[in-house]
Amino acid sequence: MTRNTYILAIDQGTTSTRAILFDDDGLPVPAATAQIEHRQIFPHAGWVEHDAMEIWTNVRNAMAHVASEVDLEPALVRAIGITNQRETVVVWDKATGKPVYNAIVWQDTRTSGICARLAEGHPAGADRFRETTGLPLSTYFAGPKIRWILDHLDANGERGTERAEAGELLAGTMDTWVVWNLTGGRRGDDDNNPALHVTDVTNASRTLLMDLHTLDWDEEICREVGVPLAMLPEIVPSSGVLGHVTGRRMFGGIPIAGILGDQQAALFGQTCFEPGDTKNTYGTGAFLLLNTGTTPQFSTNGLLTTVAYRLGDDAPVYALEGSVAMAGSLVQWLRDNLGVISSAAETEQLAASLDDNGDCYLVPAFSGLLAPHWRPDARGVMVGLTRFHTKAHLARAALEATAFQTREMVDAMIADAGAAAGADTSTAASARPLRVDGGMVVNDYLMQFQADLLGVDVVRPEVTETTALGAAFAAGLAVGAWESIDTLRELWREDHRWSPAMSEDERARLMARWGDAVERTLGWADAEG
Ligand SMILES: Nc1ncnc2c1ncn2[C@@H]1O[C@H](COP(=O)(O)OP(=O)(O)O)[C@@H](O)[C@H]1O
Ligand SMILES: O=P(O)(O)OC[C@H](O)CO
Repeated sequence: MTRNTYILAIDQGTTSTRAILFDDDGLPVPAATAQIEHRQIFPHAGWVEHDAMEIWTNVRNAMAHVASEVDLEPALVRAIGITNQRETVVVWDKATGKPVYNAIVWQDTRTSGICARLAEGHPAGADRFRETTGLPLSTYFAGPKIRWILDHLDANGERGTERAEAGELLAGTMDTWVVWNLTGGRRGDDDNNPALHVTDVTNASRTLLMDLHTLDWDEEICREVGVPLAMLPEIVPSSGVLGHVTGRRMFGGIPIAGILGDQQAALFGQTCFEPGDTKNTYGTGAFLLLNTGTTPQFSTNGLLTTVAYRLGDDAPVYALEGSVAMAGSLVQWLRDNLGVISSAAETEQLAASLDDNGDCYLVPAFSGLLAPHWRPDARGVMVGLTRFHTKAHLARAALEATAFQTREMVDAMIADAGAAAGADTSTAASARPLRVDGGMVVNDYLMQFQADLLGVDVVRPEVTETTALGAAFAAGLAVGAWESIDTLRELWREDHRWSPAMSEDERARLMARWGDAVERTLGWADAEG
């Protein structure tokens, strides 16, 4: 790479928006980082919304902060890469650029009725879309959320469906929203200089609307879900110049050259380029992704099939994914809702102060269970409590819950690999080291317990902002800042490794107890969640 050039990554996450400048060694430039939180809006139990205008303001402010912190010629920034919380959708008016409703967040379960109706009367039930989209029918995904917004507008006499069909309303995940605004936004109705309405293939693969094989919207499914094609963005590769930032100041004219959903970006940032390479991200939720190569593999054990990345016109690379809704958010809940800890970091010392878990398990099925169970009717439980237990047991159970859920997903991957004769994933998921990232990987207790429970090494890289790094890598590759994925592989460096030190018997005993605890969550809420 030419020395002293940079790639800017924008990471639009569930709780905050980050802008990070990376240098040609793939290292974050000190001080050239900004992180701005946005409001979490909870209008009803189970509903989670974001203000898309607030998020766009935060994107601009985060970029401005980076620009003001470093004394560099804007021309030295060769490209911008975007990564984002996936499945969260926004619908906006093309003429005014104003959202017609708050963004509905991936954790939101309000579409349970829509999903139940779509499953009704079909023998494959909630699994009927899996063959085409790789996904089970779940409130998690974007398509039904778009339909909900249109229904809401229709019910208010605001002609949602009609305006969507006429192309007056646009829909998109947060990548689409950010790119549309970076490329002109409200001037989207100017035919000479239209704003870009695009999404990358990894984000599109989370909508329940995209055919995994053709990498295009599936017209029949869109019709069934009730999402007019006219409001959907064009699907583009994850790496490739798709447009330029408009305006003369602050990154104006810089190419936008990469987009990846945040979990796929983390896989890319961890340089998991070979079939069998696996990473787990421990943030608000936990997301385990296994690179399965250029042929999509379909899970019979509760995992999702998703696009991992597509570089230009190359064949797409697919992944199997296990998604868990509550990981770090459970630690936040201990801190913010129960007040038993004052900081997330406190959990480490509390957990390590105990000889064992006191046979206590906390299953955070707060809005049902995602992978591998897909049970919207589950609700959280803590089992095994006696007068002996203290908040240390609570903290330990909260941390261990993330490791147990991860082990369930790894087991599902091993079972899938066993089912797919000849697939190279069995040894991969079971024996290769697990690359980890996300806010929880600073917790030594959790990482050691994870290695113990999996029986494999758990490895943390030097750059733990792997999500942003993945977006920077995708953008940098497109503009020739890095030559190939082999160059990227050389930039990945190990920081810390935890090796298993638990007996197989103890591992099996703990997993059996966890399985019993999970059973106790099922069926608590009604079937529609
Ligand atoms: N020392 C720690 N121990 C356990 N959990 C932690 C620790 N530090 C942060 N966390 C958790 O990590 C999460 C933040 O991780 P991050 O990757 O920034 O999340 P996201 O990108 O999903 O917003 C929070 O939910 C927080 O509770
Ligand atoms: O923004 P994060 O890191 O919480 O990730 C959210 C996921 O993309 C949801 O699928």
